[in-house]
Amino acid sequence: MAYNYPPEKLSVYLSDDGGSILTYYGMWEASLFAKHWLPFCKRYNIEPRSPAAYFSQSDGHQELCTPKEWSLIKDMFDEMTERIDTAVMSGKVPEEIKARQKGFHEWNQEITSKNHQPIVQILIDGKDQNAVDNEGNVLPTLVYMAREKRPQHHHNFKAGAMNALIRVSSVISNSPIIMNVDCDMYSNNNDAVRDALCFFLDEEMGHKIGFVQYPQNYNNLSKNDIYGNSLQVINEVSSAKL
Ligand SMILES: O=c1ccn([C@@H]2O[C@H](COP(=O)(O)OP(=O)(O)O[C@H]3O[C@H](CO)[C@@H](O)[C@H](O)[C@H]3O)[C@@H](O)[C@H]2O)c(=O)[nH]1
Ligand SMILES: [Mn+2]
Repeated sequence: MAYNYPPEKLSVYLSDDGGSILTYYGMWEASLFAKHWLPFCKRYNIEPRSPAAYFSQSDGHQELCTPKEWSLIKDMFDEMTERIDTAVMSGKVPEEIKARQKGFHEWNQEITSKNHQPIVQILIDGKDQNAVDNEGNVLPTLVYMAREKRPQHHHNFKAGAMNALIRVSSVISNSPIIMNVDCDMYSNNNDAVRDALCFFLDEEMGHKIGFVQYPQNYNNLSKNDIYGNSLQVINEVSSAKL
């Protein structure tokens, strides 16, 4: 949501194939935190833009802003993390969340995460005039989705999820370009969307390009990197600085 990109042109969809109210709750918390985090990122050009990544590697306000302002946002993030962790540990989300989210209400012995109607919830509607951050700036649209699952129909893994996302997003935002981030991937560079668009909008080659793939970078490489996962040739030679 904090990409360096016009927020009115950005819509974020989270596809929850696990169909978990805990995931929904975490996202709801994030939608509130975004109202403070996004203006903070933009004002001080914070990088990386994921608050978890930023706070884990930053050891102070680094003269970006007043210590008071820095602590305020850090405390807000820590308190949110704690509320989410508590919910995960106990398996219980606050009552108001349950009341808001009718989809999960109906779940019983027959209606489960493997057999249920679709749940689509627009957490932030970019078209709503009141959907602004705490400085009054427009926010990107934010949507939670647990696609329909039926035992008699195969869900087709990632492709099935992408298919359902294309259909749902065509009704809500209908944007011409889709970016996919797997559930075990991060995209923390605030220019990633803008940079990818340079390929699609290239005056000479743009019309021939349908797909742009970023190289993957891995955490926790082994010391000798026997499988070459650091992808040195890609990262340091052919796509250096990408
Ligand atoms: O039922 C599913 C299964 C997967 N996914 C999504 O698809 C991604 C990739 O699926 P996974 O089974 O984790 O495959 P990986 O081996 O982790 O991923 C590599 O291999 C996949 C199969 O070739 C590619 O689709 C991926 O982009 C590539 O990173 C996941 O992170 C999820 O975001 C779903 O939404 N629903
Ligand atoms: Mn994966």
